[in-house]
Amino acid sequence: MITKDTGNYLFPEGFLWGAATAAYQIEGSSMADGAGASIWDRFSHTPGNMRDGDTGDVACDHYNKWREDIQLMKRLNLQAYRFSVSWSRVMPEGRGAINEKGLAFYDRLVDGLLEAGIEPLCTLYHWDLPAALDDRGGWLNPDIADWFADYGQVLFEKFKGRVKTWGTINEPWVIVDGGYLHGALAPGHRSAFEAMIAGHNILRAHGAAVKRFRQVGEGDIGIVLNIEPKYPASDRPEDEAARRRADAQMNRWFLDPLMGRGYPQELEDVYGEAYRDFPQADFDLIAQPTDWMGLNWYTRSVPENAPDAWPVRARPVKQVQHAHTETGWEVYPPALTDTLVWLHEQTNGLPLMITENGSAWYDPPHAIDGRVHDPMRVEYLKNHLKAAHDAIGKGVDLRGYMAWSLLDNLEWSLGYSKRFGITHVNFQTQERTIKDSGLLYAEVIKSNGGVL
Ligand SMILES: OC[C@H]1NNC[C@@H](O)[C@@H]1O
Ligand SMILES: [Ca+2]
Repeated sequence: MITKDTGNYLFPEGFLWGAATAAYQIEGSSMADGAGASIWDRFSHTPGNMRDGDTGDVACDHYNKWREDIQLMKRLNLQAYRFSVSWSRVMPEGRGAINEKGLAFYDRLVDGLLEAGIEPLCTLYHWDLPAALDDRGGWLNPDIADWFADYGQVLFEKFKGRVKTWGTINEPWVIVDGGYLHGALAPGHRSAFEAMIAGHNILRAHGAAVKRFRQVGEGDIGIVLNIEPKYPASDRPEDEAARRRADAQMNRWFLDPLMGRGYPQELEDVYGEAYRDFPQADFDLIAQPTDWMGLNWYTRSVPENAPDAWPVRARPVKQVQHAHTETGWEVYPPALTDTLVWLHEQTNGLPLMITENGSAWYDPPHAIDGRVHDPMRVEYLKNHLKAAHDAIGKGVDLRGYMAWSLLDNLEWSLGYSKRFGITHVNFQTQERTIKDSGLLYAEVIKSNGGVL
């Protein structure tokens, strides 16, 4: 592998290098040891929802292989590991009783990480809502703000002094756009009216958890947003208007209220009669000051005006001049630099962390001679780390980078067909093999970017 240290892309001293996963995508054993079902247990077991009928019943069997996976993290020189907790493992009904065995899994994991010198970054919620709460309306029920804060308190107290960096909710936009607007993700609803309500309650729950954290927690807390920058397909006014709608519906819907600016005005243009406003007290709760913000970044899009494309009336124009990943995402690293600079400004210089970045490419189902050559992922990783470095050079306070993902895993309704891992998983044998991209990443970390 590369050993030359150019020194051209050295990252700041103390920059935090890690990798990310999420509970339902890697753990398996989702009903073990008293755990309750989540909406993803139900959604994945409902015929027609999942590519190839895949479910998270086994996934990467991380629930049993977590020690081996920590050893894998050490071979990758990881300094940090971003994971999420399954709410229904810890609280089977989502509220009230605590399942000590479920909590004990995360307790062992956190201690194992600390013993390995790897900093645990904990996300409270990465899409796997307890089914029992969904039965009570889930994100449509305003009470969920308190349910979520109570759940957060269990973890804040349990891991006080061991977990110092907390993320409340992963990607509110995907939860709502996928789960309540278009229905491609759990709980599979399709309603703009519900989308507005669920989105608002997600933000309220975030605020309630931050408030509770200030009372009982210790360390830093923030939210994790997916941002996909929008570039107009042409300089025609209707395409610029489409860009503004797409930017408001995907990027500013959640960012603006979190920054105390309320919902972007274009949201009413997007949702029409489904748009509604809410009491100021909600917006005060939502805009609780946070200590950092996570950015999940994969690609950009180039929308044009499309009156028939419900509800945003914008359609991305495929940028055929650039490579596209297996998930159909354009590879365009400069847009990451743009997003980081934009987010730095939008948050008035809040410390940022890239909490997810990566790419799905075709990989073989098994390693060959103990190797998995993934040149496209190597290229994507190198170029996006350089783009992140460029943003730091422009004054962005970027604290770290978490590669998505540590392992090939369940890409939600796309099943195991999309491999994002820097480590290959043979799902027949559960054998892990560090891919070339992982080997490169280990060198990047060792040289703090020097090999780029
Ligand atoms: O699509 C790749 C990733 N995007 N952010 C959320 C993760 O759960 C996904 O696997
Ligand atoms: Ca579960």
